[in-house]
Amino acid sequence: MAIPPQLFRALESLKDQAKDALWAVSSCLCHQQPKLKINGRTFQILKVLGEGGFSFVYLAQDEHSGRQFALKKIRCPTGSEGVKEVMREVEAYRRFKHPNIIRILDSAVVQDPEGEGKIVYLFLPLYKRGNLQDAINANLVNNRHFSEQEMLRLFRGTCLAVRAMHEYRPTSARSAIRGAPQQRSKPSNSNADDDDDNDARFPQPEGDSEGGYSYDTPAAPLMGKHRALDNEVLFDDQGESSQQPANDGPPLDIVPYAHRDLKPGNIMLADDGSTPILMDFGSTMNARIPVQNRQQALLQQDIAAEQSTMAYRAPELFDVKTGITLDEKVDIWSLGCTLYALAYSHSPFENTQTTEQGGSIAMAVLNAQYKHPQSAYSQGLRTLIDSMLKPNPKERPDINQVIELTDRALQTLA
Ligand SMILES: Nc1ncnc2c1ncn2[C@@H]1O[C@H](COP(=O)(O)OP(=O)(O)OP(=O)(O)O)[C@@H](O)[C@H]1O
Repeated sequence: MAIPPQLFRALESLKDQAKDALWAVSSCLCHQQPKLKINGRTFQILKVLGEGGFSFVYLAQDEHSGRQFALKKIRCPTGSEGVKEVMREVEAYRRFKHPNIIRILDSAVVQDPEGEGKIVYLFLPLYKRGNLQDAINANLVNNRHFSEQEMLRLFRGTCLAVRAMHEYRPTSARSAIRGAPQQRSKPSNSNADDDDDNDARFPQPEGDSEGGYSYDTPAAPLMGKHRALDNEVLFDDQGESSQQPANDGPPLDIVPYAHRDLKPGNIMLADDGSTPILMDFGSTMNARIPVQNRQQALLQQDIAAEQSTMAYRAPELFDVKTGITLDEKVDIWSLGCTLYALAYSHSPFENTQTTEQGGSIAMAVLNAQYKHPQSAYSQGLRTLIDSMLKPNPKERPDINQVIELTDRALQTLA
């Protein structure tokens, strides 16, 4: 009997997680710091920072420079689409350049020494303060909560990151190299701009050299291709950028992307304690997906079930209808759930009466069944949350409108 690919992937992932956990535990028991060597450079693995569905994230230190990173290790079993999928994630990390979006420092693909598959390593800047879910958990433990202003500022920064994705403009040089399909769409409110947004239309975030390290791994052809596509900079021995990125050419029409897994756990907190940084681009895709028949609808449903966290997933992804076009409004729903979670410590569709009585999260989502607990938060905040949690995507505001509403809510607090 053939094993369905999803089940196969889940089993392989469980096996890999067990291997990684054993590696980490045995290293701790032996009081040894495990080391990782990639093309002549050695990294000490200091501790596990987190664990995702298909990956482990470690705190790693370059022995040579002492520099610390978050190192995401993703195992890709042989015969799976894994490496291609992960490289799509890497491309997404590189595509969006924005002060509220994590940048990837480098990536490497190596042969798995313990198996026949490959391992992809992503080198990411280290965020010592963790993510917004960690902040929510800490609030719960310490019996405190975000002030409304603090929460709305974090939310606004997250929205700016989402806008950079929803209004992503490839540049002519980049898309000519990539041969990227041009999905034409009109910018919604393309003149709406702030001086603090630095969005994808003018992608030059401060100090962004995509600086880091260069590794020639056994998978050099894959990386080489990736680097050429991205006009990647070259790095000198100190790990500093030795060359400016080439000019990408003038921006083209907007190609909207959707993150598809927005939630507090995917928003890191920068060291200043107030700048949100959007991460985890594993589920990012072109936002506009026409669904023409039942087969396509089921495929979209499966993709969403695998990649988008249930309690933050838009209703149209639970029961995908034919004859519709999925779009970036799925992210607006998740933003509504995220803001609710910042206010009340959980998604609106966890801990509801329905789920507590054994009903499914799916039912609660499909019926948009949630309540605002008693709180000192303003009516403006409640209205903002409610505007995003409309079951009909067309009734939800777009990202520019969400930013406007957030600004208005912030002004009333000033
Ligand atoms: N740059 C970073 N700095 C510090 N910690 C990080 C960083 N990146 C990830 N982590 C930690 O590792 C955890 C898992 O990371 P990530 O969400 O990227 O993995 P994933 O496999 O994509 O997860 P998921 O299954 O939720 O999609 C995060 O929740 C966070 O705690």
